[in-house]
Amino acid sequence: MAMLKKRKHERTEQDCEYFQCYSDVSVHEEMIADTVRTNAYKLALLRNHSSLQGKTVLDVGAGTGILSVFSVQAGAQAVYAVEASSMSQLACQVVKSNDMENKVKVLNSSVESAEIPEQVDAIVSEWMGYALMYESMLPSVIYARDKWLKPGGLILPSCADLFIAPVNDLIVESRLDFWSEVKGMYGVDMSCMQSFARSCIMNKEMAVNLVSPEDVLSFPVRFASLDLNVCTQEEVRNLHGSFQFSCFGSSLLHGFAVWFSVTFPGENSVTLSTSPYGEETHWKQTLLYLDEEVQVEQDTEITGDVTLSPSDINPRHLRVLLNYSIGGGLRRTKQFQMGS
Ligand SMILES: C[S@@+](CC[C@H](N)C(=O)[O-])C[C@H]1O[C@@H](n2cnc3c(N)ncnc32)[C@H](O)[C@@H]1O
Repeated sequence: MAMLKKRKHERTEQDCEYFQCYSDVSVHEEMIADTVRTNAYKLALLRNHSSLQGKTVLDVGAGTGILSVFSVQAGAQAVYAVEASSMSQLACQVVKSNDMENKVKVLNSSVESAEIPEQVDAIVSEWMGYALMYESMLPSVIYARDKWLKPGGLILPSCADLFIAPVNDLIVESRLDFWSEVKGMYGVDMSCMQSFARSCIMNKEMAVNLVSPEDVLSFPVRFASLDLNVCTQEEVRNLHGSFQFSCFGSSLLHGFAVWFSVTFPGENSVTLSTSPYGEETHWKQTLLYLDEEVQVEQDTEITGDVTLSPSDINPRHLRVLLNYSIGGGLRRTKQFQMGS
């Protein structure tokens, strides 16, 4: 018997689980409370006022509808706010509370299944996850761009960059040191716990933590860039780049921090950065730990490459493959998962 063909935009179990997360208030609270993130979108939309005046906008993944409201404030005459989770009901209320029902149409649908009444002049979307690609929402934005954006239309943000740098992690260092300090606290030597603690802390999934500028051991390297006007689904499913660092000085190297920035179009363009050198955002930085810390000195060379792709088990989750060599030593490989 012939297999039934899977309908084109059928939701997978993983999609349902993903949209379920966005049906809760916590994640929206965290995003709206992130003033660096939310103000960057507001400013970017307002600075594009002359391009948006009287135009149509598609808000891909509207959530509570805040970017749709900003779009109207920036001059848009019609906004299609597409949201797949049940948060769309709250977006309707937000739109109503701001007297914008005549301009913002909320559609409770995935953007892949949405019937937008017309081609749009601009797309706005906040699709970025940890290390940029966690959640894998960008393919949906690309789908929407290819289907609904007029030729030459505006996409906000319009470019994304990924960065990597070697780091010393003071939190890891003090958690490892802790086991040598127990003797002074209780008269019991527990320093043998240190190597177990190391494997628990450093061997597991990627960590999301704040890195201080002083913990960065070399100039960062931009290892991948995306032009959102033209990038393809295939390209974003396999982001790859190489790096070469020369260390600033003597320190313990615990691993690498990865972060991103996105830049909006227009004159006086706005950049939303999640760098350790910038203001803190809810994305923090993503840490890829080595199996164990390594002593580096001034000018120690670190070379390698990094690949980000969706996890095989759950494409919403992230897999990172890291190859590196320290001080001209053996080339090592480590694979990380975020999610599954
Ligand atoms: C990171 S949140 C951003 C929410 C809102 N735009 C904001 O800036 O506060 C992404 C939102 O996109 C929605 N979403 C993700 N993929 C989608 C898709 N393919 N179609 C429609 N909505 C989607 C999620 O449910 C979530 O509410």
